[in-house]
Amino acid sequence: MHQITGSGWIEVISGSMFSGKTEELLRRLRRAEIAGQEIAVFTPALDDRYGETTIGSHNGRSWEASVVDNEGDGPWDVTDGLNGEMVVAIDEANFFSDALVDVCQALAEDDRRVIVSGTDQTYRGEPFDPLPDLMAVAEYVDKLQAICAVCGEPATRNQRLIEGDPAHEDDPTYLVGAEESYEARCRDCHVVRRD
Ligand SMILES: Nc1ncnc2c1ncn2[C@@H]1O[C@H](COP(=O)(O)OP(=O)(O)O)[C@@H](O)[C@H]1O
Ligand SMILES: Cc1cn([C@H]2C[C@H](O)[C@@H](COP(=O)(O)O)O2)c(=O)[nH]c1=O
Ligand SMILES: [Zn+2]
Repeated sequence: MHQITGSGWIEVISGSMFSGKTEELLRRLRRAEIAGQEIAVFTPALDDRYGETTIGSHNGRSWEASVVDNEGDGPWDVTDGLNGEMVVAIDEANFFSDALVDVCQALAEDDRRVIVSGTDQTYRGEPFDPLPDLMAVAEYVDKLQAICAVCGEPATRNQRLIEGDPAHEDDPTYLVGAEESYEARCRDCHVVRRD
Protein backbone atom coordinates (compact mmCIF):
# COMPACT_ATOMS: atom_id res chain seq x y z
CA MET A 1 0.00 0.00 0.00
CA HIS A 2 1.00 3.64 -0.38
CA GLN A 3 3.09 4.85 2.59
CA ILE A 4 1.16 8.08 3.19
CA THR A 5 -2.43 7.30 2.23
CA GLY A 6 -2.31 3.60 3.14
CA SER A 7 -4.38 2.85 0.03
CA GLY A 8 -4.00 0.19 -2.64
CA TRP A 9 -3.79 0.58 -6.40
CA ILE A 10 -4.09 -1.18 -9.77
CA GLU A 11 -1.26 -1.57 -12.29
CA VAL A 12 -2.08 -2.79 -15.81
CA ILE A 13 0.56 -4.29 -18.11
CA SER A 14 -0.86 -4.60 -21.62
CA GLY A 15 0.07 -4.61 -25.30
CA SER A 16 0.34 -7.20 -28.04
CA MET A 17 1.31 -10.83 -27.60
CA PHE A 18 5.12 -11.35 -27.33
CA SER A 19 5.56 -7.73 -26.14
CA GLY A 20 7.00 -8.84 -22.78
CA LYS A 21 3.93 -8.47 -20.55
CA THR A 22 4.59 -11.66 -18.60
CA GLU A 23 8.34 -10.92 -18.35
CA GLU A 24 7.46 -7.50 -16.90
CA LEU A 25 4.95 -9.04 -14.51
CA LEU A 26 7.57 -11.57 -13.34
CA ARG A 27 10.13 -8.74 -12.90
CA ARG A 28 7.71 -6.86 -10.62
CA LEU A 29 6.95 -10.03 -8.67
CA ARG A 30 10.67 -10.76 -8.14
CA ARG A 31 11.16 -7.24 -6.77
CA ALA A 32 8.14 -7.58 -4.45
CA GLU A 33 9.58 -10.88 -3.21
CA ILE A 34 12.96 -9.24 -2.55
CA ALA A 35 11.09 -6.61 -0.54
CA GLY A 36 9.68 -9.42 1.61
CA GLN A 37 6.09 -8.92 0.51
CA GLU A 38 3.56 -11.76 0.42
CA ILE A 39 2.37 -12.40 -3.13
CA ALA A 40 -0.63 -14.22 -4.61
CA VAL A 41 -0.65 -14.98 -8.34
CA PHE A 42 -3.70 -16.11 -10.30
CA THR A 43 -4.07 -17.48 -13.81
CA PRO A 44 -7.27 -18.47 -15.62
CA ALA A 45 -8.10 -22.16 -16.07
CA LEU A 46 -8.58 -21.53 -19.79
CA ASP A 47 -4.85 -20.91 -20.36
CA ASP A 48 -2.94 -24.13 -19.68
CA ARG A 49 0.02 -23.45 -22.00
CA TYR A 50 2.65 -23.49 -19.26
CA GLY A 51 1.23 -26.17 -16.97
CA GLU A 52 -1.76 -25.73 -14.74
CA THR A 53 -0.15 -23.98 -11.78
CA THR A 54 2.34 -21.59 -13.34
CA ILE A 55 2.35 -18.40 -15.35
CA GLY A 56 5.04 -18.44 -18.01
CA SER A 57 6.65 -16.11 -20.50
CA HIS A 58 7.47 -16.88 -24.13
CA ASN A 59 11.15 -17.03 -23.15
CA GLY A 60 10.67 -19.76 -20.56
CA ARG A 61 10.47 -17.97 -17.17
CA SER A 62 7.66 -18.90 -14.79
CA TRP A 63 6.06 -18.37 -11.37
CA GLU A 64 3.75 -20.53 -9.27
CA ALA A 65 0.12 -19.49 -9.59
CA SER A 66 -3.32 -20.50 -8.39
CA VAL A 67 -5.61 -21.55 -11.19
CA VAL A 68 -8.92 -19.71 -11.24
CA ASP A 69 -12.00 -21.27 -12.75
CA ASN A 70 -12.87 -18.03 -14.51
CA GLU A 71 -16.24 -19.03 -15.97
CA GLY A 72 -19.08 -16.58 -15.32
CA ASP A 73 -19.19 -13.35 -13.39
CA GLY A 74 -16.82 -13.85 -10.50
CA PRO A 75 -15.59 -12.99 -7.97
CA TRP A 76 -14.08 -16.50 -8.48
CA ASP A 77 -11.31 -17.61 -6.13
CA VAL A 78 -9.26 -14.43 -6.53
CA THR A 79 -10.83 -12.94 -3.43
CA ASP A 80 -11.71 -16.19 -1.64
CA GLY A 81 -8.23 -17.62 -2.18
CA LEU A 82 -6.32 -14.84 -0.40
CA ASN A 83 -4.51 -15.33 2.86
CA GLY A 84 -3.41 -11.82 3.76
CA GLU A 85 -1.25 -11.30 0.66
CA MET A 86 -0.96 -7.59 -0.13
CA VAL A 87 0.39 -8.06 -3.67
CA VAL A 88 -2.07 -9.76 -6.02
CA ALA A 89 -1.15 -10.54 -9.64
CA ILE A 90 -3.53 -11.72 -12.36
CA ASP A 91 -2.10 -12.91 -15.69
CA GLU A 92 -4.02 -13.40 -18.96
CA ALA A 93 -6.72 -10.94 -17.90
CA ASN A 94 -8.15 -11.09 -21.43
CA PHE A 95 -9.68 -14.48 -20.55
CA PHE A 96 -11.81 -13.02 -17.73
CA SER A 97 -15.22 -11.35 -18.03
CA ASP A 98 -15.81 -7.68 -17.22
CA ALA A 99 -16.44 -8.79 -13.62
CA LEU A 100 -12.64 -8.75 -13.20
CA VAL A 101 -12.81 -4.95 -13.06
CA ASP A 102 -14.92 -5.00 -9.87
CA VAL A 103 -12.73 -7.74 -8.39
CA CYS A 104 -9.59 -5.63 -8.94
CA GLN A 105 -11.31 -2.50 -7.64
CA ALA A 106 -12.34 -4.34 -4.45
CA LEU A 107 -8.78 -5.65 -3.94
CA ALA A 108 -7.30 -2.16 -4.39
CA GLU A 109 -9.91 -0.66 -2.07
CA ASP A 110 -8.82 -3.31 0.42
CA ASP A 111 -5.37 -1.60 0.30
CA ARG A 112 -3.73 -4.19 -1.95
CA ARG A 113 -1.35 -3.69 -4.85
CA VAL A 114 -3.03 -5.32 -7.85
CA ILE A 115 -0.97 -6.12 -10.96
CA VAL A 116 -2.96 -7.22 -14.00
CA SER A 117 -1.48 -8.39 -17.30
CA GLY A 118 -3.28 -9.16 -20.56
CA THR A 119 -3.39 -8.37 -24.24
CA ASP A 120 -5.59 -5.40 -25.14
CA GLN A 121 -6.64 -6.35 -28.69
CA THR A 122 -8.36 -9.37 -30.19
CA TYR A 123 -6.92 -10.88 -33.36
CA ARG A 124 -9.43 -8.64 -35.19
CA GLY A 125 -7.71 -5.54 -33.80
CA GLU A 126 -10.68 -4.70 -31.57
CA PRO A 127 -10.51 -3.87 -27.83
CA PHE A 128 -10.25 -7.10 -25.82
CA ASP A 129 -12.51 -6.89 -22.74
CA PRO A 130 -11.92 -6.39 -19.86
CA LEU A 131 -8.59 -4.66 -20.60
CA PRO A 132 -10.05 -1.30 -21.76
CA ASP A 133 -12.08 -0.87 -18.55
CA LEU A 134 -9.19 -2.07 -16.39
CA MET A 135 -6.90 0.52 -18.02
CA ALA A 136 -9.48 3.22 -17.31
CA VAL A 137 -9.67 2.54 -13.56
CA ALA A 138 -5.97 1.70 -13.05
CA GLU A 139 -3.51 4.07 -11.39
CA TYR A 140 -0.66 2.85 -13.63
CA VAL A 141 -0.81 1.56 -17.22
CA ASP A 142 2.07 0.26 -19.33
CA LYS A 143 1.40 -0.62 -22.95
CA LEU A 144 4.28 -2.67 -24.36
CA GLN A 145 5.15 -3.37 -27.99
CA ALA A 146 6.62 -6.48 -29.60
CA ILE A 147 8.55 -6.61 -32.89
CA CYS A 148 6.45 -7.01 -36.03
CA ALA A 149 7.08 -10.51 -37.41
CA VAL A 150 6.76 -9.18 -40.98
CA CYS A 151 8.61 -5.86 -41.14
CA GLY A 152 10.51 -5.49 -37.86
CA GLU A 153 8.77 -2.28 -36.77
CA PRO A 154 7.17 -2.00 -33.28
CA ALA A 155 4.10 -4.26 -33.13
CA THR A 156 0.80 -3.41 -31.41
CA ARG A 157 -1.46 -6.04 -32.96
CA ASN A 158 -2.09 -9.78 -32.78
CA GLN A 159 -2.18 -11.67 -36.07
CA ARG A 160 -3.99 -15.00 -35.79
CA LEU A 161 -2.51 -17.58 -38.19
CA ILE A 162 -5.01 -20.16 -39.40
CA GLU A 163 -3.32 -22.53 -41.84
CA GLY A 164 -1.36 -19.53 -43.04
CA ASP A 165 -4.47 -17.47 -43.83
CA PRO A 166 -5.58 -14.23 -42.27
CA ALA A 167 -8.21 -14.54 -39.55
CA HIS A 168 -11.84 -15.31 -40.36
CA GLU A 169 -14.49 -12.89 -39.13
CA ASP A 170 -16.58 -15.64 -37.52
CA ASP A 171 -13.82 -17.45 -35.66
CA PRO A 172 -14.16 -17.58 -31.86
CA THR A 173 -12.50 -14.77 -29.96
CA TYR A 174 -10.91 -17.16 -27.45
CA LEU A 175 -8.20 -19.42 -28.88
CA VAL A 176 -5.34 -20.29 -26.53
CA GLY A 177 -2.01 -20.35 -28.33
CA ALA A 178 1.45 -18.93 -28.91
CA GLU A 179 3.77 -18.76 -31.95
CA GLU A 180 2.05 -21.69 -33.70
CA SER A 181 -1.20 -19.64 -33.86
CA TYR A 182 -0.24 -15.97 -33.52
CA GLU A 183 2.28 -13.38 -34.63
CA ALA A 184 2.91 -9.87 -33.35
CA ARG A 185 2.34 -7.37 -36.17
CA CYS A 186 2.34 -3.60 -36.70
CA ARG A 187 -0.71 -1.68 -37.95
CA ASP A 188 0.43 -1.91 -41.59
CA CYS A 189 1.17 -5.63 -41.59
CA HIS A 190 -1.86 -6.77 -39.55
CA VAL A 191 -4.52 -8.36 -41.78
CA VAL A 192 -8.16 -9.07 -40.91
CA ARG A 193 -10.22 -10.72 -43.60
CA ARG A 194 -13.75 -9.31 -43.64
CA ASP A 195 -15.93 -11.66 -45.74
N1 LIG B 1 7.85 -10.75 -32.27
C1 LIG B 1 8.44 -10.69 -31.06
N2 LIG B 1 8.72 -9.51 -30.51
C2 LIG B 1 9.32 -9.45 -29.30
N3 LIG B 1 9.65 -10.54 -28.56
C3 LIG B 1 9.36 -11.75 -29.05
C4 LIG B 1 8.75 -11.89 -30.33
N4 LIG B 1 8.59 -13.22 -30.55
C5 LIG B 1 9.07 -13.87 -29.48
N5 LIG B 1 9.53 -13.00 -28.55
C6 LIG B 1 10.05 -13.39 -27.24
O1 LIG B 1 8.97 -13.22 -26.33
C7 LIG B 1 9.48 -12.64 -25.12
C8 LIG B 1 8.34 -11.96 -24.38
O2 LIG B 1 7.51 -12.98 -23.87
P1 LIG B 1 6.31 -12.69 -22.87
O3 LIG B 1 6.76 -11.90 -21.69
O4 LIG B 1 5.68 -14.02 -22.57
O5 LIG B 1 5.33 -11.81 -23.76
P2 LIG B 1 3.76 -11.57 -23.61
O6 LIG B 1 3.37 -11.95 -22.20
O7 LIG B 1 3.56 -10.11 -23.88
O8 LIG B 1 3.10 -12.44 -24.64
C9 LIG B 1 10.58 -11.73 -25.61
O9 LIG B 1 11.53 -11.43 -24.62
C10 LIG B 1 11.21 -12.56 -26.72
O10 LIG B 1 12.16 -13.47 -26.19
C1 LIG C 1 -5.26 -12.03 -29.84
C2 LIG C 1 -5.96 -13.14 -29.14
C3 LIG C 1 -5.27 -13.90 -28.21
N1 LIG C 1 -5.89 -14.93 -27.58
C4 LIG C 1 -5.14 -15.74 -26.62
C5 LIG C 1 -3.87 -16.34 -27.15
C6 LIG C 1 -3.04 -16.52 -25.89
O1 LIG C 1 -3.42 -17.77 -25.30
C7 LIG C 1 -3.48 -15.34 -25.02
C8 LIG C 1 -2.52 -14.18 -25.04
O2 LIG C 1 -1.29 -14.58 -24.44
P1 LIG C 1 -0.01 -13.61 -24.24
O3 LIG C 1 0.47 -13.96 -22.87
O4 LIG C 1 -0.47 -12.18 -24.38
O5 LIG C 1 0.97 -14.00 -25.29
O6 LIG C 1 -4.73 -14.92 -25.55
C9 LIG C 1 -7.23 -15.20 -27.83
O7 LIG C 1 -7.81 -16.11 -27.24
N2 LIG C 1 -7.90 -14.44 -28.75
C10 LIG C 1 -7.32 -13.43 -29.40
O8 LIG C 1 -8.01 -12.76 -30.23
ZN1 LIG D 1 4.95 -4.64 -39.81
